[in-house]
Amino acid sequence: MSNNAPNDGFQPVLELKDIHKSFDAIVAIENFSLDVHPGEIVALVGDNGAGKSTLIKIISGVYTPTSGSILIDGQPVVMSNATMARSHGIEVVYQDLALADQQTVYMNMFLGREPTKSFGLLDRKKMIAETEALVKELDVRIPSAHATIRDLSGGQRQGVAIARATHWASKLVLLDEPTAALGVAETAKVEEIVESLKKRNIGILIISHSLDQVFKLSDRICVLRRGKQIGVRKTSETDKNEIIAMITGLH
Ligand SMILES: Nc1ncnc2c1ncn2[C@@H]1O[C@H](COP(=O)(O)OP(=O)(O)OP(=O)(O)O)[C@@H](O)[C@H]1O
Repeated sequence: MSNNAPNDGFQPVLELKDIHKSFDAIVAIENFSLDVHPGEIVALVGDNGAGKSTLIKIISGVYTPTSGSILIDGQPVVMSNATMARSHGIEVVYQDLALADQQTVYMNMFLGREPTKSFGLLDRKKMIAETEALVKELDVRIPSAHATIRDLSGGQRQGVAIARATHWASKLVLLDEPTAALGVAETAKVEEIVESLKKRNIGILIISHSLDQVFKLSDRICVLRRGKQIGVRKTSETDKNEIIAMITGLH
């Protein structure tokens, strides 16, 4: 089946080949293949239970596929936990964000990966400078790198979570429903931030239930139905009717 992949001469950052995942008797993913290229946003769409979260968990090392291969920059990798996926440059932004509410923005940017100076002291200057630079680059509008997470709006928190993933991801950012809990204006702001990630030349895989968002942000759309890849379309060459027909199987 055509992957509709961009013919840009660049190697994909991520290649999934014939991925299969079963949970005992339940087959969650069957013969799934997909490439994601640097600087590309690929949307993963499908009905409830189609297998989207399972795929994200496979790519982020939470689940090991039953069979099939994962390649990063053309090299086969085995990732049996999230730390291994991170070491391959893959970061995930989950719906629950996993931010420490009582901590500052800059501490959250480095949670568990804090730079240290001599005597094991935290290098706060470096953390603050890097946080400020990235927040400015992505135009995440927060009062300051010293702000406490619990004082920020939902959209600002999501911005911080995306900035953190971007800071650490050298290859791929996975976004699982990044605007599900946000209002209209906050959604628009987060969408701007996601679009700005393309400039960093990393791959982006986004799960979204909003077809408006999928059509606004993505370069390609991959449709999953009951664990199977139904097709991949270039966003500029398809429309909502076709994608809905692919999601539901009703033509
Ligand atoms: N840990 C698990 N154990 C058993 N079955 C599972 C497990 N995780 C997922 N499944 C099954 O795999 C299939 C795919 O589920 P998955 O959560 O990946 O779908 P989804 O597309 O993300 O759905 P939603 O949009 O509702 O989040 C479903 O049939 C689900 O019940």
